[in-house]
Amino acid sequence: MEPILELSGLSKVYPGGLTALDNVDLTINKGEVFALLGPNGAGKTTLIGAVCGLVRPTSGSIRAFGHDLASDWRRARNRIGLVPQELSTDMFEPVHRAVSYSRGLFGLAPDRDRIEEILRSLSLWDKRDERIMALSGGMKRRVLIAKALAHEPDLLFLDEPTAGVDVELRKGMWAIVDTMRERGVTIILTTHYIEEAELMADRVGIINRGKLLMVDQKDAMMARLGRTEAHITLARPLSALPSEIARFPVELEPGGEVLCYRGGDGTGKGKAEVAALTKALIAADIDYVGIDTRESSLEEIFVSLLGEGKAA
Ligand SMILES: Nc1ncnc2c1ncn2[C@@H]1O[C@H](COP(=O)(O)OP(=O)(O)OP(=O)(O)O)[C@@H](O)[C@H]1O
Repeated sequence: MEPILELSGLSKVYPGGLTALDNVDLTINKGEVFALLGPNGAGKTTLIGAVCGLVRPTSGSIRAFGHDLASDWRRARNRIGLVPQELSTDMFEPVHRAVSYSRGLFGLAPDRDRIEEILRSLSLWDKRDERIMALSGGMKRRVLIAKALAHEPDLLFLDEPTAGVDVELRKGMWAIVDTMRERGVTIILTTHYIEEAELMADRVGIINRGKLLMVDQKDAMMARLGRTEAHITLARPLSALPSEIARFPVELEPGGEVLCYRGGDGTGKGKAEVAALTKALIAADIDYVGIDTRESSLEEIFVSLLGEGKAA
């Protein structure tokens, strides 16, 4: 694996004393899609801003493509793209010109074919002569992506790419991210939609109050921290938990008709234990009519991590 971005001991204290990044260490490898998850104010945008030269870190170092950003910012800058949360300029410009201009900003020669390819891939070609202000919110967002792609970055930051967009457009965004991934672009995205991280990311980092609480392969994180939950509907209600199944992590739901199992560690132990539980029920002559088993989602893991006080 080739590291493309290395943050080491990165901290940012804003004037006024708020610590937005607290000693963050993070390495991003070439070609991966990394999702940074965190609640409002966690420090996601500050982290992106530090790498993109918009926020001056208080301490720590950032290396991108092997260059130290503090001393060699220009060498790395051309290879980094940013899709910010909101469009701030260019509202009166036609789409085509705004995107071409973004390319020029990075000192690249004009390339009509390349701009056409980008606009077509984002379904903006038909809108190329329209002023940005006349586009729908979703189209404006695509213009932001087109602008960030115009200088052909190797590392792309997407800050909340799908916040407030409808389901259809969100799916479109995911397809765009997939295409960029196939082209070998390394992508770091921030999102509130954990479903999005679950779907898109290879690795996930969870940040809260400026601290990176955990970084792991998405699947490994879900396996390590996941839980199994099984609801067993009994043929006849029970008034209390029978001793034969007392060794299992089960509870009887009010009404006595449903046994709820919560356990496992995401490594398959939960499913095996549910199987053992059903055998124990049969052996104890307790009949059941249905079992509904599910594994916890990244969202549940996220919420429980934030709730564990590690966040403090
Ligand atoms: N320029 C600034 N001056 C002072 N405080 C700031 C500044 N920018 C951000 N902050 C504070 O730093 C903290 C982190 O903000 P940041 O925007 O990085 O969070 P975030 O995770 O991106 O949040 P969101 O999901 O809401 O965009 C917040 O408490 C915010 O109020």
